[in-house]
Amino acid sequence: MAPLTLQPSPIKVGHIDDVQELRKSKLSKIPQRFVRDLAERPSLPAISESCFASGIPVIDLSRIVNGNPDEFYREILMLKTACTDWGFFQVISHGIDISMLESIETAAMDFFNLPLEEKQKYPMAPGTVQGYGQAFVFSEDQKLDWCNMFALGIEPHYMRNPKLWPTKPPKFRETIEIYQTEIRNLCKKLMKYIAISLGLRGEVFEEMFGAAVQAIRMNYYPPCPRPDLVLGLSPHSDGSALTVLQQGKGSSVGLQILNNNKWVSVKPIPNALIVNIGDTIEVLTNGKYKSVEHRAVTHKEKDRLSIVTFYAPSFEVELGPMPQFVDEINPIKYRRYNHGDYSKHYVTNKLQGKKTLEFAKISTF
Ligand SMILES: COC(=O)C(/C=C/C1=C(C)CCCC1(C)C)=C/O[C@H]1C=C(C)C(=O)O1
Ligand SMILES: O=C(O)CCC(=O)C(=O)O
Ligand SMILES: [Fe+2]
Repeated sequence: MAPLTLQPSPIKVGHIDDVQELRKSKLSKIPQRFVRDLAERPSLPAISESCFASGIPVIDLSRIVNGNPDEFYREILMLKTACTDWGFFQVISHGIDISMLESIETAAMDFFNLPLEEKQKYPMAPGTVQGYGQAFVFSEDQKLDWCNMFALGIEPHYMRNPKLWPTKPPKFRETIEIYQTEIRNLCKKLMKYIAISLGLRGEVFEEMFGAAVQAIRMNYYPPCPRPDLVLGLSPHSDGSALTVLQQGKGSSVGLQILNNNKWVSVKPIPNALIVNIGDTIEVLTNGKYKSVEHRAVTHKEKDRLSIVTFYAPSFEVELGPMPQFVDEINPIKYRRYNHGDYSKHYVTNKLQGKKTLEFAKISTF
């Protein structure tokens, strides 16, 4: 099947300020394009410590991989609860060396700290999602996120655009390669245990996904003088099957998830990885495990880095709810579609909560 090609389009996105440069300029007023409408603004109490989602489950992967049968089943049950009630969990003892987490963090920060002219050698063209810039901006009046992004397609190799792989910092490419191999193995393990938690064969997703798609996105959120007016990243669900997020050490609080209609902050656990269910799993399980809307908020004094890996089926895979999850009590909620078509739809629309998944929803009217 032909690769997902995104032609640079003639869409007009207007001037997009680089937020690190804005920060350096010590501006007294936030440019209007970053100021959210009232309904979208994060209320300051939502950023306070009292609103931490202390309830986000923590999964100890070593108990599943190396534990005795008791530990295995208890942890799988926790995983099931995490996926059913939260769509998010933190993984500890994930098997990835702390030195690896530190290397990718250093590489990412060394990149974001390069002069703007250097970073702009790898521009994210309007309407595309790879390179340095702001993704998901499609019009001149669209509000902007208080975030600089750098994203690359990793697997399969045909998604790679060599012109967008930075030559500086010196070990950047190599570090991404090694890190992404480790995260891919982790994703495979997690998909296996998620399948088991659903009562399915462990290999079912791996067999279904083919040569799985993998992409990395680094998000850098500088401090913002008015965190009450802006968003670091607009609310969205991930179009992947699974997403693995690493937060920079000492990063401020920033990730918030929508739980029972309230935005709750995810409290970082040092060296843990945050995992969330994406739209693909929601469709395959007919909504039993849901992709959860999330966003990022900013901090007045502290910056924040997140390194995000998206893991998804190959673009030629046809998806739809698995028969095991459809019956009289759980009627079918999504139509069958091609994941490549969903990807095109996803990357050509702005981030807007769970709206993107309407692509696959079967209307009940
Ligand atoms: C917020 O979600 C994303 O930014 C995102 C983007 C992924 C991609 C790249 C950064 C470059 C290569 C293309 C690709 C779309 C994979 C999420 O990834 C999800 C969304 C879909 C759809 C998917 O397959 O992965
Ligand atoms: O930075 C974060 O915590 C959120 C990042 C995210 O949701 C994404 O990149 O899809
Ligand atoms: Fe996300």
